[in-house]
Amino acid sequence: MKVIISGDHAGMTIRNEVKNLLDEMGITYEDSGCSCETSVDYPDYALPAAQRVASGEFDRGILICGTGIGMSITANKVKGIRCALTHDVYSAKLTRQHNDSNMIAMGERVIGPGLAREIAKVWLETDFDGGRHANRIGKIAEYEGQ
Ligand SMILES: O=C(CO)[C@H](O)[C@H](O)[C@H](O)COP(=O)(O)O
Repeated sequence: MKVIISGDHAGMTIRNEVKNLLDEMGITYEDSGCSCETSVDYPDYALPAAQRVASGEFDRGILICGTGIGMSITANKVKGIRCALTHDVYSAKLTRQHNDSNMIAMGERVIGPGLAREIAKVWLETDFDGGRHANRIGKIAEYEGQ
C-alpha cells in the first residue's frame, strides 16, 4: 500500500506521529504537506493530495490540519475521493468497512497524537466489506459520472 500524507501548519504534531506509525508499519508514504514555517491555506495541500489518490498514484491519503474539516471538504470535491473526517476509532473502522474511504482527515485542535495514531492504524488495517456497501458506493460514483 502507498500512502500520501499531507497537512497544513495546524497539524504538524499529528502529521509527525502518523509518519512514525507508517514507518513502524513498513508502509511506503510521501509527505506532501507544508513545511509550515508560516501559516498556509489548506486547499493548497488537500487538493493535490486528493488528486494523487484519485489518479491511482497512491492507494490512500491522510490529511491533518486544525479541525480536519476544511481538508475533508476540499478532498471530497475531487471525483473518486471518499474522505472521512475521523476523530474516533469506531468511525475509522466503519468508514473502511462500509464506505471504502480512500482518505481520512483529522484535526490536531480536536484530538491528541495518541488517538490520531490509533485511528490511522485501524483505518489502514481494515478492509472494505463490499456487498450492499458496494452498491451504495456505486450510487455515489454514478452521481459523479464515473
Ligand atoms: O479546517 C481546517 C483545514 O481543514 C483547519 O482547521 C485549518 O487548519 C485552520 O482553519 C487554520 O486556522 P489558522 O487560524 O489559520 O491557524
